Order: sequence, then structure tokens, then C-alpha cells
Amino acid sequence: MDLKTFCRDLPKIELHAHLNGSLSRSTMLHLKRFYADSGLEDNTNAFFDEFQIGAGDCRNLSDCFQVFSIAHALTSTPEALAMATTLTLQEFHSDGCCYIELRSTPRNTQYMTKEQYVDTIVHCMQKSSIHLSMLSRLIISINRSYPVSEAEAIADLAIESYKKYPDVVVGMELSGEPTVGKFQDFVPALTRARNAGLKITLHCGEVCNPEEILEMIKFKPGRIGHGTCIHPKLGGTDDTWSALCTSKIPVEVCLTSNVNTKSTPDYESHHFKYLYEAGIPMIICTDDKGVFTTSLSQEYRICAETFSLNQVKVARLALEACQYIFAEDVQKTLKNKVQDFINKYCLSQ
Ligand SMILES: CNc1ncnc2c1ncn2[C@@H]1O[C@H](COP(=O)(O)O)[C@@H](O)[C@H]1O
Repeated sequence: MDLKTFCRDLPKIELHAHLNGSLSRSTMLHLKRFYADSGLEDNTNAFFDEFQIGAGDCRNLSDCFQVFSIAHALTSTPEALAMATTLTLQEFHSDGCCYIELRSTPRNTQYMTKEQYVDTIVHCMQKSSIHLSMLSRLIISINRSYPVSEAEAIADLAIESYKKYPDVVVGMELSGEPTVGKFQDFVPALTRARNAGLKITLHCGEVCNPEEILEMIKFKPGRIGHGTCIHPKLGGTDDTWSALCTSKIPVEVCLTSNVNTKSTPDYESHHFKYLYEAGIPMIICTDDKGVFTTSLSQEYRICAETFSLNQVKVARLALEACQYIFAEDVQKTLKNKVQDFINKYCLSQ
């Protein structure tokens, strides 16, 4: 089997995908049509064509945050949000994803409350599990550039939602513009959520900030996102790197996102190789597949090609990812699914 087909057919696990960053061009066009048909105001036309960040784009990480507002403008009603969620889940499924932890930041809009926002996504996930052979779970996001009081309100909502939908809501995460806000301010909200049973993942080391990285590792999250500037050669220090190596916290690796936002100069110098060599658990993820025009199978293929991994090694990445999902009750089922694929297609290698 050629690598492209192999990476598409391999049952994969997605653990770091922001809903509003994952809307494909096709989904955005559906949403624009829906807004037009419903007579809702759509002021995204001027920005829409600039939406996707392609290779060679000169935007950096900060610029990239502006593009999320375009997606937000098209997911402001429960119907549009439901459409965005359903289409995005279908796309991940078509790409060979068998389990996804989709994450999103609840927002009050003119048309819905934060509670309705969460309910809408959860209902789409419940419905999709009937039609798709993919399990989906929700991680509720806190945006670090919002006031701490907002984070506290989201923690309350996350705890309530976890009680209401224990089979769907699995975690809470901290994301948003990494140069804004202080991690320590969000520790009380994150701790409350964790004490209530939610798993935690943190965007960590997306920019150079060794002090914060150490604080985050000390917090012992279930996983971290990116981990770009932890190795001493990439903006980290000996202390940050040794803290990660000792804690062995699984890292959600987003290759194309890091290259496109210039957090990493190119694929070859991506920290994947340091993590891989050090035996730090990793999960290949997309981050914002709409913004960066990528897919989960493409991320696996890029990883295999860049770091010369054969198909067995690529499949092992998917198998190991099963250990780091937040829904522990389905780990075994997923492992068996990936193992069956390996037995069928990799035994001769
Ligand atoms: C590129 N790297 C990144 N670093 C940090 N936060 C990011 C991100 N990519 C996305 N987000 C976070 O996800 C939100 C969009 O999805 P939701 O509205 O929550 O579904 C963004 O507003 C940002 O807070």
C-alpha cells in the first residue's frame, strides 16, 4: 500500500482539534449559504478569501488569531454551530479518524448562551455516533486572553456539563493567544475542574516562556499541546526539557500548525524528532485543519516522510495514541481496532 493510502486508511485518534479552527472551506461555504438563506447578517466576505493560511504564508502566530473571528462570525446561532460540528465530525471520519476529542470555547452570542453552545455540540456528537463509526468527545476550552472571571464561569459550565453528559464531556483545556494572560491566574479554575473529574490539557510552550512551561509541567496536566519551545535548542532550557523528560507528559504534536505559524522554521527542525528520540509520548494532531488546510492523514504522512518512519512505525504512533485519550472506557476498543489494522496490513513489514 502506498504511504498516502496507508495514512488515510489507518484508524487514527485526534486529540487536539479546535472546532472553529477546523472548519474546512466547504463547511464555511455551507455556513455562508445558511446565513444568507436565513437572512442573518454575514460580514465575513471581505476576509473570507484570505482565510486559509497556506505554505509560504508570511503570517505569524499572532496574526493567525485574527482568522478565528471569521469562523466565530459564522457559528453564532445554534443551527449554524450544529452544522459546523456535524460537517467537521464527518470530515474527520472520512479521513479515517476513529476517535476524536474536539475542543471548543463556549461563547454567549446574540442567539445563544454558553450553555446552549455546549448543549448543541454535545447533541451533534451524540447524533453522529449513530451514523459514524467514530467516537467523539468534547473538551471545553478556556481562552487565556479572556478575563479570569470568564475562565471561572467556563469551569462552572464545564463541571455542570460533565455531570449532565458524562459520556461526552471529558476535559477542559487552556488555549488562546499564548503571549497574553498568565497561567497561574487560571490554576484555580483548572484545579476545580480537575477535582470534579475532568481531565486537563494545556497549550504549553507554544512560545518561548521557560518559567511558565515549568509551572505547567508542575501542574501535571493529563497532556500538553504543542510543546514547541521546551527543548534547549528550540527556545527552552535544560530545566524545561528535563522536567518534560522526567514527567513524560504526552504531547499533542501539530506539525503543520507549528510550521505555518512560524513557531518552527520547517518540518525537518520540528521538535517531533527530539520527543521521539527521548521516548516522550506523542499524539499526531491537526490543531486547526481548516485554517492550515491540512488533515489528520496528511499530518501522519508528513511525519512519516520527514522523519523517515516506515508504515509499522507510523501505525505504532496511532496505536500508542490510544493510551492517552481522556475517555478511558473506550481505550481498549480503540487499541483493538488499530491493532487489527496493523495485523492485517503491517505483518509482512
Ligand atoms: C494555532 N495555535 C493555537 N494556539 C492557541 N490557541 C488556539 C490555537 N488554535 C486555535 N486556538 C484557540 O481555539 C479557538 C478557535 O476554536 P474554538 O472557538 O475554541 O472552537 C481560538 O479562538 C483560540 O482560542
